Amino acid sequence: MRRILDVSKGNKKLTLTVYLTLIGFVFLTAFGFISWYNSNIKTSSTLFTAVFFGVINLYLLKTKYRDFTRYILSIIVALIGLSLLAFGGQDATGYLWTFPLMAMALAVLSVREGMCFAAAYLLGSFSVLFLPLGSETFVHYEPVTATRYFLSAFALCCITLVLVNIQENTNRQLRLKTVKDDLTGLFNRAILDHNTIEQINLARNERSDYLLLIDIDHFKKINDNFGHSTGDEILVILGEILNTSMRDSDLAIRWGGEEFLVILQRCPSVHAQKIANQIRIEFEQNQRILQLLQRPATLSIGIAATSQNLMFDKALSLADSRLYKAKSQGRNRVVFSE
Ligand SMILES: Nc1nc2c(ncn2[C@@H]2O[C@H](COP(=O)(O)OP(=O)(O)OP(=O)(O)O)[C@@H](O)[C@H]2O)c(=O)[nH]1
Repeated sequence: MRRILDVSKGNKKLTLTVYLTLIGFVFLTAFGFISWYNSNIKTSSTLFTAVFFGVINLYLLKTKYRDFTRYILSIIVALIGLSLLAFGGQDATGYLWTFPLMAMALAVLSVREGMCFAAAYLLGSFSVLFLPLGSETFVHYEPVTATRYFLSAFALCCITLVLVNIQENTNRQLRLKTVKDDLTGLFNRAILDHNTIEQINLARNERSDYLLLIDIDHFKKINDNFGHSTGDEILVILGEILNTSMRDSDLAIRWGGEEFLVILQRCPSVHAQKIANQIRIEFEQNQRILQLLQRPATLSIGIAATSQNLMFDKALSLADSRLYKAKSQGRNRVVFSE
């Protein structure tokens, strides 16, 4: 389930990568020319090299390696930062630019990746600041200045990582809100976005995912006879039953109205039928429903599986026709064949 919710995360980071790379190009090219004009060849060649790799990075965005581009971007940024720190940049003020560069790299990474990046960058900057590198080529920092720089860089990493963590949690909460059904607490149709269906379709060569399309029988009558709020309560109870019947890898979705879709991953056919019947019987024998209606409520269920020959959409319409068959055969039953 966690995997499904994380699907969109990479794409957002990708868009951010494009914008940051473009903005970075403009700045780096301008500073590269300024440094060149001032005969600061070390800085200008560092900046032009960074632009060169940035262009390659943008090209990679269009290829299957696009997920790696934010790593490449952060490595480029770290190298520019360390180079500015070591060579001093323009008038030995290059270290000032390392702060926005670090924040930029941390913003395109996840918290865990950012922690690795921060550790590597701080280690690199510690070497540049405190180890005796040839003073001819490299800037010499007084111990007090070096310590101040190091501590402020450390503080910046911590603050940015906290902000990235807050942003990740907020995004996750927002995404959860858009894919959850308010009444039952199950997922709604939005959880089955293009990516998820593609994952199911790709996996169908190795495994079968069973689709259980579940519909409450004569639900309109329940609403008409006992009121809408009783109808709502029945939907909540069914949601609870589905939730308790699921394993972590399964997915229970309120498909709409009084119709539910359950996706059982890597499930043998006999087991899928057994689970469907368990759900049906549990619902029929539910004590809270018996108290509310003074009689049992029942379910009709149609089952179909994805397979090498059957994509998700086709399997779903097969489950739907089997559900229709269950209804026409008298309801309160599970149908899994023609
Ligand atoms: N209480 C409640 N009712 C809903 C909700 N969503 C849809 N319904 C009702 O569900 C009923 C579905 O009725 P039908 O599609 O005719 O199906 P049915 O009465 O269950 O009949 P069969 O499916 O043929 O057994 C409609 O009366 C809808 O108003 C909801 O969120 N809460």
